[in-house]
Amino acid sequence: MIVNSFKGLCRVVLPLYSHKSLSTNILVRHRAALGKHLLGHWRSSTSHGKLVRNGEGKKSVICLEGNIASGKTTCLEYFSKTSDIEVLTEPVSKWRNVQGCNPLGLMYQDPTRWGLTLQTYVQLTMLDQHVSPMTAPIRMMERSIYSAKYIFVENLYKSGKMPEVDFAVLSEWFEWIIKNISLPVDLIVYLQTSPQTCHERLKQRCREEEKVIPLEYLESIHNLYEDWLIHQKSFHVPAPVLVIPADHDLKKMLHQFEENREKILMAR
Ligand SMILES: Nc1ncnc2c1ncn2[C@@H]1O[C@H](COP(=O)(O)OP(=O)(O)O)[C@@H](O)[C@H]1O
Ligand SMILES: O=c1ccn([C@H]2C[C@H](O)[C@@H](COP(=O)(O)O)O2)c(=O)[nH]1
Repeated sequence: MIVNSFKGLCRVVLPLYSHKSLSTNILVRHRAALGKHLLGHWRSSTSHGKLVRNGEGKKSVICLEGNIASGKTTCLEYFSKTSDIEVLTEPVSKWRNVQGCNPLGLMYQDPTRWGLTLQTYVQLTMLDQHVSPMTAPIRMMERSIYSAKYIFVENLYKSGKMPEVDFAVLSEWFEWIIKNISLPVDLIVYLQTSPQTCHERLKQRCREEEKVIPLEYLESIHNLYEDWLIHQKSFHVPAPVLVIPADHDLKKMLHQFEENREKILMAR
């Protein structure tokens, strides 16, 4: 089921100099250089005066969304066997180890103190993935900078675990990014699960930091996802949404992935 046909528009960035991000170049605006410079992997789009990645128009970006332990990695593993697709898994290993520190673990231990720290790093690493040069015609990436903000930051804030000032700082950063940097998404694939299924799978996966996650946490994340992608009443949805029911056993899920292959890969 495709529940949204809105196509995300690229955003403007007018570059002067390139700033080295974790693995690629992003471009930062400067008045004196409006529209004059074309740097790195980027070019200025003629239609809206926007800067987009070279070849961006011919390629397609699919973001795979879903609750914690809904089966996203398993789905990506399945599609990674297809030629012409590059798969970007969430950089969880970075979130568990940045220069010897574990912001993911710290956040679960004390969300009020460490939520901003984790989500700042999530935002940076997700941005890095969005802007990294594509190595294949189709990119499938796990989650997005959008769900980091609309689901996880929102959840911390709404549950009273993120101070107002932390939320304001993160929000301004996020707004600046989406206003100034082109982050095209062609399709969102939403693995729709019940929180109970995720709780079972989470226990089975047994990631150390996540042992403290109660069912209620997964219920909150689920509700935010449903409001965003199904009811579309909370935040901007940057691309059409393909919903795949994902409570089924592995065999049935693989069958469903195959059934949806065309819809997913024709997302351009
Ligand atoms: N359809 C399924 N049925 C049962 N277990 C599953 C299914 N899909 C994934 N799993 C298992 O559930 C856990 C979480 O899956 P994973 O793909 O890592 O989820 P995510 O990447 O969304 O967090 C893993 O242990 C995985 O092997
Ligand atoms: O913005 C974010 C994104 C993810 N997380 C947490 C949620 C999970 O504990 C891990 C990601 O694991 P998945 O199994 O891929 O859901 O990271 C977060 O806190 N904030």
